[in-house]
Amino acid sequence: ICCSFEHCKFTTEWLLSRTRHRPKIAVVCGSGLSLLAESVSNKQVFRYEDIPNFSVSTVPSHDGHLVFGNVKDKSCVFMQGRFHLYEGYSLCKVTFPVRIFKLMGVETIIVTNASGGLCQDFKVGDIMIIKDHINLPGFAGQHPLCGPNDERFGIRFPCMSDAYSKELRKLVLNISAELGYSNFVREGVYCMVSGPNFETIAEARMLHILGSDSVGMSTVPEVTVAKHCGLRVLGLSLITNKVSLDYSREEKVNHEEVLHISKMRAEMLQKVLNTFIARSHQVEAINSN
Ligand SMILES: O=P(O)(O)O[C@H]1O[C@H](CO)[C@@H](O)[C@H]1O
Ligand SMILES: Nc1nc2[nH]cnc2c(=O)[nH]1
Repeated sequence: ICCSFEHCKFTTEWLLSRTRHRPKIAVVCGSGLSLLAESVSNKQVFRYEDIPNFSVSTVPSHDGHLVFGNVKDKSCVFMQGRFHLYEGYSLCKVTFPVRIFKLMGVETIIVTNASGGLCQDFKVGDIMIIKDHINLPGFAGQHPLCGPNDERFGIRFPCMSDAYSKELRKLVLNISAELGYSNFVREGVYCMVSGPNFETIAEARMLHILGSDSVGMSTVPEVTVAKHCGLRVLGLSLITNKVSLDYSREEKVNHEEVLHISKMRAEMLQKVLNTFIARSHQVEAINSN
């Protein structure tokens, strides 16, 4: 096993012996969203290639930095860049950092991503609060919890019907309203596909019929492992493109367009996140319930 409890413990201790930060909140920055980690104070950066047992980022705009720092007075850890199945990593490698966060004492994980909008009401640049997901690779056996279950992380058959905390979603909705962002903030179901190609029109139509509001190539394995080990989860998806459901439409999505939109909207997402983190006392109250 490449990501055993002992591997996780080793990496956790390696990091904790090199930083004084003891974060309670972890943030995974999606495509084009590295900015989310830029405004922290008391910053300490580790390159993924220097961290034992970590993988390296191979996707443009996924910087490959683990950033510790304070948002207001709250210590946080940010992944500037995540690992994807299509990069050739096993799902155990993809989700390895989540378990490190758990062992470090993190209680809440915020996963962000760029995704394509399937819901016809969504506009490019909207933020979708993820209320649920469809684990399409999981249906085909590509699941991060396949294999022997280590009870030190969690139970064999975890419940996923409440993977995305209702209370945290409500808090973000309230914050968005206060910031005047209600018009761009939605809730919806995220569907993970393995990628790396974007969807055919027939595939997009199928995902839409199945109840997906947006589609991307990440997040679900991280959330599944986070829920398995008892972390609170908030998922925020930036709609970077409209997915074509119609053969008469000419738009063709590409990664540069995805990055362009996510970089454009990263500041807005950062405001929401920073306000959310600053109110993490409310989050902690929720965690202890
Ligand atoms: O999910 P994140 O990492 O934000 O990235 C999304 O953007 C990339 C495609 O442009 C894919 O990796 C997709 O999953
Ligand atoms: N699969 C998929 N991933 C994305 N990431 C950003 N946009 C998209 C999209 O349209 N489809």
